[in-house]
Amino acid sequence: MKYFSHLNTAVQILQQYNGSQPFGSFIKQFFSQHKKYGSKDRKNISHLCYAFFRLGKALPQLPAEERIITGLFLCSNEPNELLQHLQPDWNGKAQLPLAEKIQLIETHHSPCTIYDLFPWKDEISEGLNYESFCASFLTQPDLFLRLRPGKEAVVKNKLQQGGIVFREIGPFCLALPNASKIDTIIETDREAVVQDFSSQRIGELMEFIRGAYAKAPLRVWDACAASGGKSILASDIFPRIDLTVSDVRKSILINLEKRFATAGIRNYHTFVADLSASNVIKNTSLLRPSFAKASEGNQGSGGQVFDLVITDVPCSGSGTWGRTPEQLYYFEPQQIERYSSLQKKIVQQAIQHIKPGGFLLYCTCSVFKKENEEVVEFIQQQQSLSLLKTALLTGYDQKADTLFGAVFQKR
Ligand SMILES: C[S@@+](CC[C@H](N)C(=O)[O-])C[C@H]1O[C@@H](n2cnc3c(N)ncnc32)[C@H](O)[C@@H]1O
Repeated sequence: MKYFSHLNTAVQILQQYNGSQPFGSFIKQFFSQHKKYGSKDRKNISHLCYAFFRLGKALPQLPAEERIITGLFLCSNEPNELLQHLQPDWNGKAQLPLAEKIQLIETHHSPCTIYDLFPWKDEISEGLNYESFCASFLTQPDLFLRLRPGKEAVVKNKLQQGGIVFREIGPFCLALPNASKIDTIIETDREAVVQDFSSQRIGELMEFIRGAYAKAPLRVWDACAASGGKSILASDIFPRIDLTVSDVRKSILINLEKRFATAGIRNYHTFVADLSASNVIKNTSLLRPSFAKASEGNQGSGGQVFDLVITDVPCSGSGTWGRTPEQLYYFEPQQIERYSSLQKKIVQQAIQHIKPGGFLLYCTCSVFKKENEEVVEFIQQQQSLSLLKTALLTGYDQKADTLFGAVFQKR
């Protein structure tokens, strides 16, 4: 009985939600206003809502209850209590291969393929395995930690002693079950950073730049820094880095400053700028007051002061929708073009401030070629930049996100 009441509550929540905020915050608010739900109830209701979103664009015609149960079946790799009560004849079949489960759904409902979840095959970047990517929406990604230099052993010890299970993905990367509570066990940002596996792999492109530059880049500008994930990574890779960070949102930079303090990063400068507006950086002192003096004698340099500019641009986030499947559910493909055009404006501004011989690291967490290859082509057309490397960092084999990165050098 209580399982059907969970199902009804999930439907009620889904009816109230319109996609305008992260579903995680919305459902948290719902439960704080409805105190009667215990922790098991909250877990089940939340799981049912996410099962609904994980079906993405598939089976839109189904009533919410049926869509939830269908999603629950596809997301379940083994029999479980919820499925047992809501659709007992499917529970014993939870372990069947995905293709067989989909056939079962077809006989029950209407034609359906795994590709219906994410129906934009023609829009995806070269090298993405479309089938694996579609199937990955049915699994919640893991939580990944990037171990900071010198802290590898201490973090692993603390996790072991705290009874937290983890997989070692590499010398600096651990994967943990998504719900792991690590805040009281390790010092996040000081000892380890919560950062997706593929996002950590952007570090490989930074290592490549370090190799290509003979000496490590010193002056680095993280032009879409958010709360500083890529900046902390760069600080761990480039010794003696002189960091400038900016974002269009002041509030996120306050967050960054707190993280930098914990991470032990002190030598940096922040500013707020909308890089989609033209000529927003009118003088070099905005980029870093100490640079203005240094570039005065450098006639015609036009603020070309950085060895490396990182543009981790705003994007559809399609490579991370396994974590936020509500975004897949509500996504309208017209948004891709809007992101692509914003990305071009941002890089166009940013590249003006790279020194000759310096680098641009362009990244997205998108799988759409309009945000990846098309922007790379646009950057190449900017005359002064040569493409050195691109990488599609797929995460579906590791329960991780998918990111794209490209490295350019200014002539
Ligand atoms: C993908 S996030 C960056 C993530 C970050 N680099 C990290 O590793 O955690 C993109 C950031 O770009 C910022 N942004 C969006 N539009 C912008 C604009 N017009 N100018 C500058 N930054 C912008 C957003 O506020 C967001 O924080």
